Amino acid sequence: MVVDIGTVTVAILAGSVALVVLRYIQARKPVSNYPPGPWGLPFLGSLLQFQTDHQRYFMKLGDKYGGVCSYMFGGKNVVILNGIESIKEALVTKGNDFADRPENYAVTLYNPQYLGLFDAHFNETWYNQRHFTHKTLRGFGFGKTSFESKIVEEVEFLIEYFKANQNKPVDIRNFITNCVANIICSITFGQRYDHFEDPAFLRAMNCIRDWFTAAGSLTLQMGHIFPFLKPFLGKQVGAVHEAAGKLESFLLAQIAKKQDSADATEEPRDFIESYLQQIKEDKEGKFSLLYLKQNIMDLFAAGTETTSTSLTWAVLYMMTHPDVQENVQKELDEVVGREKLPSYSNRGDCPYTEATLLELQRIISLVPVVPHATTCATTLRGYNLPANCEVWANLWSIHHDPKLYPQPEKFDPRRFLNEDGSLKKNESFMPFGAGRRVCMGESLAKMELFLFFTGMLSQFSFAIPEGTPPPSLEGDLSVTYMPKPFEVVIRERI
Ligand code: HEM
Repeated sequence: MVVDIGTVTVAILAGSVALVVLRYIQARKPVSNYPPGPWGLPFLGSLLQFQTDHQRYFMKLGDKYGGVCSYMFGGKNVVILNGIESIKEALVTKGNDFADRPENYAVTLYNPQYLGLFDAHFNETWYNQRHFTHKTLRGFGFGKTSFESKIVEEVEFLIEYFKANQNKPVDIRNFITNCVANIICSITFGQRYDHFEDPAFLRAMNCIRDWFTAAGSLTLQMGHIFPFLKPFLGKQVGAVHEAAGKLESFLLAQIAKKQDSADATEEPRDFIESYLQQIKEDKEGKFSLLYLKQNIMDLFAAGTETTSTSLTWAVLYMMTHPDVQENVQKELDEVVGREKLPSYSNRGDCPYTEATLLELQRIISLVPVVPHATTCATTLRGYNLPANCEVWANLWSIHHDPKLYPQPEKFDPRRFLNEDGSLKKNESFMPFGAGRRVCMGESLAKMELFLFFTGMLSQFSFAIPEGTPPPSLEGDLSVTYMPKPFEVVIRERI
C-alpha cells in the first residue's frame, strides 16, 4: 500500500486540532450546568478580551452573564462572582465549600509550601496557625482598646513628620507605611524602630509594596497560565525573590534574636516569644519555626500595606475633596477640639467622619478581587462547580453596584448617613471579605484607620501643590488597589 505523506500530515494536523478543541471544550465546561461565560480560543481562552483593571472588566462580565460566571485564562478556568447575592451565598452561606485558596505561580516563589495565614489551603494546619495567632495577638491587645496607646504613639510620630515637612510638596507613602509597620513590630517583636535611623527596618518595610506589585503583576499571572513562559520571566521572578527575601531576612533576624535571649521562666512579652514557647510545649509537631516565619510574613504583608495604602488614599481624597475635608475637621473640632488627639471612643460621636472612612473604603475597595477555591463539588445560585475550582470574589462589584450605591464613582460620605445625620447601617459592604477567610486584622485595621485619619485631619489640612493638576484618582491593581505616586502639601491648622 502506498502511503501519501500529504494525506498523513493532514490527518495528523486535523487530529491534533480536534484534540486541542476537545480538551478546550472539556476545560471550558468541566461539569454539567457550569456557569456561563465568554467563549474564547483554544489555548488562549478569552485572554484577548482581557483588560488590566480586571475588577471593572469582571463587572461587565457580570452584567452580561450574571452574578456567577466563568472565564478562561488560557487553559485555566476561573469562576467569577459579582454582586452581593452570589458573593454572600459563597463566602457566608456556603462558607466551608468556598474556603480554600487557589495555587498560584507567584505564591510558589515566596511560599512554595503554602504555609501561613493567607495563602494556606483550608485545612487543619491553617486552622491551628490562624487560631493560635489570633488568640495570642488578642492576648496582647490586638484590636482592643487597651492597644490604642500603641497606635496613638505612631500617630504622634506621623504628626511630627508632617510638621517637619509642611508647606512643600512631599510624597508621604513610605512614612505612613513605616508608622503602620511599627504597630505590627510592637505586637510581634515588642519593639518599634526609628524610621530614620534603622536601615534594615527601612529596607524591609519599603519592600512590602514592591513585593505586592511584583507578585500581583500580570506578567507572573501569565507564567501561571502558560508554564512554558516561566524561563522568560527571570526579571519578575527576581523582583519577587528580592522583595520578599529582604522582608524574610529582617524577620528571621528578629526570630534569631529572640531565640538567643529566650528565658524559659519569663512570661512571653510578644508574639514571637509566645510562639517559641508554643513550639517547646507542642508534642505533635503542629508548630515550627517555618510556620512562625510565614505567619509573621503574612502579618506584615497583610497588616501593613493594606492599612497604609488606605491611609494614603485617604490623604489623596481629602486633598481632592476639600469640602469633605472641611466637614470632617469641623466635626472633630466640635467633638474633640484641637488640643488633644481624638480617641477611639469618640467615633460614636463623629458620624460624618465615620461615614467618610466607610465611603473611602467603598470607593477604593482596597482588595478588589479575593481569590478563593472550592473545597468540594458544590452548587452556587443553581450552577454546578467542581471541587478545586478557582473562584474570584469581586468585592469591587458590590461597592460599585449602582443599584446599591447610585453614581458609584462619586465620593460622597453622605450615602452612609441617615437623614438625621446618624450613621446608616449597610449590609452590602465588605471591604474585609466575609466568612471563614474573613480578614484576621479587621478590628485592628478599623482602629488604625480611625485613629490615624482623625489624628491627621485634626492637626493638618492637605492640598494639591500649587500649579499642578489634581492627582489621578485611578489606581493601579496588584494584590491591592494602589494610588499612583503623588505629592501633597501639608499645612498645620492654626
Ligand atoms: C484596611 C485594612 C485591611 C483590609 C481592607 C483588609 C482586607 C482583607 C481581605 C479582603 C482579606 C481576604 C478575605 C477573604 O478571602 O475573603 C483579608 C485577609 C487577611 N487579612 Fe486583612 N485587611 C486589612 C488589614 C489587615 C490587618 C491590619 C491584618 C493583620 C495585622 C490583616 C490580616 C489578614 C490576614 C492574616 C488575612 C488572611 C485570612 C485567611 O486567609 O484566613 N489584614 N484582608
